[in-house]
Amino acid sequence: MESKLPKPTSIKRPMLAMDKNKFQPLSRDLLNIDRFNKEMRAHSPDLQKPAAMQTRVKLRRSRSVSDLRDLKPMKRHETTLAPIPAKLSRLAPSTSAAAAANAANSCYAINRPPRIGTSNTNPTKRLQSQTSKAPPIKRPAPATSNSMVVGGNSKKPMSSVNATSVSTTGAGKTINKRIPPYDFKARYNDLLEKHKVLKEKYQQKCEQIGNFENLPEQLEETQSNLISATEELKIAKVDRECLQRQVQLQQQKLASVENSLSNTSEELQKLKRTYNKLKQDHDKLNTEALDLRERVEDLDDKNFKLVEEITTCKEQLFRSNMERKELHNTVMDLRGNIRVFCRVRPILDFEQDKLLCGWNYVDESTVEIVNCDPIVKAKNNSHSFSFDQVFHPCSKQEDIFELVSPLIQSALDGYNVCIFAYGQTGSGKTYTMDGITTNLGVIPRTVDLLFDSIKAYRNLGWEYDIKVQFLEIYNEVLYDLLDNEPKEMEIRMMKNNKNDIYVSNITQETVGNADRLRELMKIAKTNRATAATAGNERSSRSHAVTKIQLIGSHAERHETSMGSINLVDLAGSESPKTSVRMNETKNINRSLSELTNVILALLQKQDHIPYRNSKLTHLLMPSLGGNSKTLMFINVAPFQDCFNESLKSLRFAANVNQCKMAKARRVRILNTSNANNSSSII
Ligand SMILES: Nc1ncnc2c1ncn2[C@@H]1O[C@H](COP(=O)(O)OP(=O)(O)OP(=O)(O)O)[C@@H](O)[C@H]1O
Repeated sequence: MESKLPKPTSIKRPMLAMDKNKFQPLSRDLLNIDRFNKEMRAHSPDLQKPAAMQTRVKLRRSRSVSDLRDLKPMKRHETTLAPIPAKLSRLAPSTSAAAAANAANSCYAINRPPRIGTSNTNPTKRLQSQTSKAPPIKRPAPATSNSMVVGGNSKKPMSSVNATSVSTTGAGKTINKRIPPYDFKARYNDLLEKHKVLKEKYQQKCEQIGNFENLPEQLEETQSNLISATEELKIAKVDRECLQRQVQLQQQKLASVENSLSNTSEELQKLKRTYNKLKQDHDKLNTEALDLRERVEDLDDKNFKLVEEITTCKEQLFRSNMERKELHNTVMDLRGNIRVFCRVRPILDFEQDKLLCGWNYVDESTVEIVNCDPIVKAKNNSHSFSFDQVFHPCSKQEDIFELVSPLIQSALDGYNVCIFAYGQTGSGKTYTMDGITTNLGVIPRTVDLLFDSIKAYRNLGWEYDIKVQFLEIYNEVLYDLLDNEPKEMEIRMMKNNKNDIYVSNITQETVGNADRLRELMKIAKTNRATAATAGNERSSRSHAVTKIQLIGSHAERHETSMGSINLVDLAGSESPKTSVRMNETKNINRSLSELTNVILALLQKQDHIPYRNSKLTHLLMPSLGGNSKTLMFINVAPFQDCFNESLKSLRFAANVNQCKMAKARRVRILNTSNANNSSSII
């Protein structure tokens, strides 16, 4: 009979659906299969006593052929199924000795396990549960079992006497039916049924074997998977720690961000409040801006009208200024083109013991000098003189300059002005012209007034250039007080105007402010020759001339105004009897005498005015006569020993005062657009 059982190798290996997470490693005891086999053999009587089995087979063989036939498939069955318990024991070891014994006693008591992979449960656990819980399969009663021959007299085992037939009822209840030995057919059928049952079991076991044979490989694969899973788990743990740290960092960052967010929101609130305030201010400002725009428009209209008015006013102002100049000049003419102021200097502290003349200040313009020399007892020893103004010893510098300033105004209006101080040495000429640091004289006050007036004239459209020269006449020689280098200097006549002169080779500087002019004055004063005299320790032995040219221009009117101021500190006159430097004294006295002659010639309206007889008169020619205004200070000392010199100066000044000069003419040059260089004197 050919077996149709499937070969174990051909059984399809079930695929394990492994779940790494649910996988549980097998214990070492479970894998110790050899030891389990030994234990199985120890507890299995069949495996322990093969010899007894062989004896029973021999007994059957001797009884009947049918027994032999019956036993052959069984033998084959046993040889085929014998290894199964060993493999089963290897896969499903039981810790209990009873389970092992059961497994060993019945090689047939193995249920067919379910196919691996048909369930999601762990295969190892499933195996354990199957091996421990599976009910044993009812095995057919062996020939040596306790079943007795029914109906027989002898109590021999049925296997040894008669063949038994096993039939199964519909309810699955097995009924042993005795088959007589001669009934071969029944016995054959019985054997066929047995064979059929065994064949089914064999197939089941083969399937189990097929499943179980692959278990080691699956186990190895599972172990390798386990190792890799463990490594992955380690890596995953490391990753998890890293991620946890990152999470912590992110949480810290999140906390800081939340903190900064709260701060930012506070700031935002503040900014919102500030914004609201600013918005309110902005709205207010907008409203104000609108008002202001309206006001600006109104103001623009008013401004336009005012500009027109200003233009008209400027025109009127210019005309008024011109009228003022005319009137001013008229007043100056009425006062006289040569004016004489007499100043008597006070007694200094170290001069308290000196004998004084008698001085009577009759009124503002009249002074009387009385000879108090006890030796001289003349009948008429008092002399009265009248001048434009008499300043007594208590007069202040500012009082004097107040009367000088109209002449400075005239110079700005285009007149030539000459102011000089005449008098005996030590009579106070330098004090009157220069003054001292704490009490400034005419020249520094003139400088201040000039620059203040220029500012005011700028509003009227006039711009001025101021040019200055400082020169000295010492022993009839000209010296440049701004340049110590020796050089040839001459007084020359202007080509286009014979009444005007200029000094060749002299330093002339255009100054822009009063400070610079004062600086130049200081330099000039330092360079002025000084020497000790009998009357004054630092007597000026030369004539010092400060010449200031004022060139004004009115751009709109195309008018130019050219005026000049000559400020002269004359050398002191001295009696030859008391002089120790005769040459100097002679030159000084001669030049002063020539000055007197010129003024007297002007007074007498002579045809020839001897300007050129001295460097001094030649230099002052434009300022002495013609279109000039001259102011002469007569300085006198109050002492009796100066009486004669004082009387001489006073008489000269009185004569000058009486000099009737021609009406001064103002120089006004009108520039025309056709002839830039042409000029006309009005
Ligand atoms: N009005 C015054 N008030 C006070 N001191 C004066 C006055 N006038 C002149 N002095 C003093 O008298 C002295 C002589 O004056 P100052 O040098 O001006 O004379 P001077 O005429 O210039 O002499 P010189 O011709 O020799 O140069 C100086 O010490 C001066 O300070």
